[in-house]
Amino acid sequence: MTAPAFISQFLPHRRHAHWLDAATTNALLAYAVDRQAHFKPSKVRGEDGDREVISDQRSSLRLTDLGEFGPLLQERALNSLAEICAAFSMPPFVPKGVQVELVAHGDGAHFVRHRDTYATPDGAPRRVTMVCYLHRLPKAFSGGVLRYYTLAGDDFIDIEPDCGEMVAFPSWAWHSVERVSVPGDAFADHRFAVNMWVRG
Ligand SMILES: O=C(O)CCC(=O)C(=O)O
Ligand SMILES: [Fe+2]
Repeated sequence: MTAPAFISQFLPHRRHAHWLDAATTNALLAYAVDRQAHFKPSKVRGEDGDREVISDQRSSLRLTDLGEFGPLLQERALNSLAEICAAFSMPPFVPKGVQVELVAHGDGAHFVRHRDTYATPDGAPRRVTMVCYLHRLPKAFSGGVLRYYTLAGDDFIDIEPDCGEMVAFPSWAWHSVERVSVPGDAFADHRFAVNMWVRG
C-alpha cells in the first residue's frame, strides 16, 4: 500500500486525561463563574492584521486575567512540554513564555477552522497549543467538539474532551470548535477551556 500523500496526513495530537485534578478544576470553574462580568468577546485577526470581533468566525467570551491560576497553568504547561515535544518528534526548543486565556463557549458559540500560529511582537511564534477543558458535571451543553484536520484540511477527527482533560497539538495544525448548544444558556453551563500557547 502506498503511503498517503503528505498533505492528507494528520499532524500528531495528545490527549491527557485528568491533566487538572478535580479540586483545581472546580476552583477554576468557580473563579470563571465569579468573573463572568470580566469576560469579553473573543477576537480574531482581521484582514488588516488587527484583532477584531468577527462572530461568524469566532464567537465566544474570553478572560485573560486568570488570577493565581495563570502562573499555575503556565508552570503545568511547561512541565508537560518535554514529553509532548518528544511524542510529536518536535525538536526541543527553549520556551519564551506561555500565553494563557480562559474561553467560555455558550449557546451557538464556535470557532471556524484555523491555526494558532501567530508571531508575537518579540518574534517568538506559538509552537505548541495545549487546551484544558472544564465544565460542570453533569455536562450541560452538547456539541463543541474539537475538530482536528489533516494538513490539506480535507479530512478530520472529532475530539470530545472530558472535564480536566488537556489536548495538545502543534500550533500550526488546522482545528475548529464545532457549534455548541447550551439549553437555557446559563453561564455556569458553558463549555470552558483554557488555551495555553507555548511560544519559542
Ligand atoms: O476550545 C477549543 O477546543 C480550541 C480553542 C481554539 O482553537 C482557540 O481558541 O484557538
Ligand atoms: Fe485554536
